[in-house]
Amino acid sequence: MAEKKMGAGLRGMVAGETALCTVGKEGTGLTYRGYDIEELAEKARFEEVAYLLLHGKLPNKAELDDYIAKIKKGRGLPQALREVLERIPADAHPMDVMRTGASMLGNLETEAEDFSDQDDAADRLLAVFPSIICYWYQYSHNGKRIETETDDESVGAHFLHLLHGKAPNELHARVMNVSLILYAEHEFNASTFTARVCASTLSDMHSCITGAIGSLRGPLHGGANEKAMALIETFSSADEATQGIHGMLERKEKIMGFGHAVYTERDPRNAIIKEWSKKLAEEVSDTTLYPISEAIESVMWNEKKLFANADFFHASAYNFMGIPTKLFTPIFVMSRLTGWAAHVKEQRAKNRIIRPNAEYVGPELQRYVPIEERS
Ligand SMILES: CC(=O)SCCNC(=O)CCNC(=O)[C@H](O)C(C)(C)COP(=O)(O)OP(=O)(O)OC[C@H]1O[C@@H](n2cnc3c(N)ncnc32)[C@H](O)[C@@H]1OP(=O)(O)O
Ligand SMILES: O=C([O-])CC(=O)C(=O)O
Repeated sequence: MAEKKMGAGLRGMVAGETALCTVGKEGTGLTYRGYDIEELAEKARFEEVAYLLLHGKLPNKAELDDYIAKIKKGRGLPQALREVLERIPADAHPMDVMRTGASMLGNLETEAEDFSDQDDAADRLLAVFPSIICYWYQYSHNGKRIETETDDESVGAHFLHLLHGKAPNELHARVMNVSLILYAEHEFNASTFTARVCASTLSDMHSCITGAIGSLRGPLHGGANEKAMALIETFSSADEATQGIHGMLERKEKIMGFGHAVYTERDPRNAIIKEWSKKLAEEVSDTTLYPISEAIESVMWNEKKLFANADFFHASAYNFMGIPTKLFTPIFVMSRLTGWAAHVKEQRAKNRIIRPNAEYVGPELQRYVPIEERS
């Protein structure tokens, strides 16, 4: 087992309690409220998982039907939000669009100060994120003002429908469902911790989510799926990728989509999304992206014992479904919103402001020198 460097980055330290998720425990190591990720990805709908995270138990049939109906109802965009989205340029980063969308919604539909509507705030964000990103994308890239209310039963199908202008086939809807389940929750990762720190000041849901989006945007976290795609696309064959990755490792460059802050041997989400990426590769008769991805994976394991994390095979999977690379991380937001909001609720339920200490490494006490006397 690879050794983890403890200390810096709070690695290995327990920073609070959660009943939402385990990462790196026995078995596959990833459970949501005690349910194994492999079983959820195989059998559940993302909306059930969202309900499980946010409400503490799997819904029965009537509860799930009501929940889906509520999500379907929440897909519309207020006019003021449309206007804001229309003013964001086409070359903006879509994660910035998500951040602005969440924040603007907080101005228009501000959460009550006593948090009595926190579930409604979370469900509304879950319903509206695909609409926010697709409305902006279609307007800024294709000059189209799209209608964001569809009748699709799932968040994933709704997103693909708005993006491509038609309902997805069964395979694509299924892969989106699995993908959203895999990305939904992951304990005290950087973006979730951001949300919890914000929640601990008794701030509102939209502020917590807006901050979390900012943390997820970075390439060391959610942004890695886009960077992994950019890397895969620089190669035209598996042999070229093998050589190229050897060269990058020699130059001590970081390979995005590999490694993890907690897992030491494997990320259980990788095998699942990899299998779906393979099915999609077969559907589009791919002979490059998938073999290149596999070649990179084997060099990384053979040379560095570094494994692909959740992000790596998401890159090819999304690409095969015709999703533009820059929209990859916003999909992560559509899913992780459920984990973030569940953590916000959990933090609020047993709150103490999160405020650690720092070890001071600066100068000793100094005398203030008037500006005229400074060299
Ligand atoms: C859904 C997610 O957010 S999953 C994470 C997505 N992020 C990425 O894929 C970005 C690439 N990966 C990384 O940067 C890191 O592996 C992180 C940020 C995920 C974890 O960081 P850490 O916990 O600090 O990594 P860790 O302590 O295991 O690193 C050990 C060594 O492996 C190296 N290493 C880790 N990941 C990689 C990588 N992807 N490529 C090359 N080398 C790597 C580190 O540089 C470090 O080497 P050093 O000791 O010589 O400095
Ligand atoms: O747990 C982490 O540090 C990053 C991660 O995999 C996630 O947030 O899904």
